[in-house]
Amino acid sequence: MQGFVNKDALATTITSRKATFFSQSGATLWTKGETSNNFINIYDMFVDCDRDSIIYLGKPDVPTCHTGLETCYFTSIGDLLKEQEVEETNLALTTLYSLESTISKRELELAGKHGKPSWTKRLLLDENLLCAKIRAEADELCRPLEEKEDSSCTASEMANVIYHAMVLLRRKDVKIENVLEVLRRRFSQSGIEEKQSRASTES
Ligand SMILES: N=c1c2ncn([C@@H]3O[C@H](COP(=O)(O)OP(=O)(O)OP(=O)(O)O)[C@@H](O)[C@H]3O)c2ncn1[C@@H]1O[C@H](COP(=O)(O)O)[C@@H](O)[C@H]1O
Repeated sequence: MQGFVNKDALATTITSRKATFFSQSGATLWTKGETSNNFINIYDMFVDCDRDSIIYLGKPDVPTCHTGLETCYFTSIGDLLKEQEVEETNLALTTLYSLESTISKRELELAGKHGKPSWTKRLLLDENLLCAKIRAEADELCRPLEEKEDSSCTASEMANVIYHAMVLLRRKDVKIENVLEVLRRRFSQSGIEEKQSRASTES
């Protein structure tokens, strides 16, 4: 565990041989174990080279961490970052898969005679409209950059591009997972290297 000490906390630890700290929130001295009777019995203390940190060397009566583990430092930063990455990746994938599934449902609904009006159905039935929309939405995504406008609509323009392109994927019977797989395969190679390797095989 880690705690703060002031001069009094250190003096108390030296005389009592029980790990004592200074509670910054309560502005009081605090001896670990004073309420639970689970003390840390101090054998020695070390200060570092510039004397701004101290190690208490002691034996706790029971595991020090309130979780019951031997140490409070049981969470690896690497694991934490991985967990966060996995959560973010799952959310992104769930969004794309869910949109893909809605688009597929709309395609199935085309077979039925009646059904709610649907933009997806209109796109699925009219490839000229679909391609025109993809080009128009891509243009709308680029325009604020070219015309130095603010980026308040960029996320929404990108969503339009993705949605319309995903309807095209459905028409071509290509899964979003196939697209993601291609992107993953490209992780290990720069675009410049890839282009150069194409030029050398083409010549
Ligand atoms: N993500 C979208 C989505 N993004 C954009 N759009 C529609 O795409 C159309 C774009 O056409 P427009 O160019 O006229 O719209 P605009 O770009 O705002 O207008 P302009 O000023 O550029 O002309 C609008 O009707 C939007 O509502 C979308 N329509 C549907 N979806 C998804 O598909 C699901 C099913 O939708 P329906 O098939 O309509 O039931 C929805 O619940 C959404 O999850």
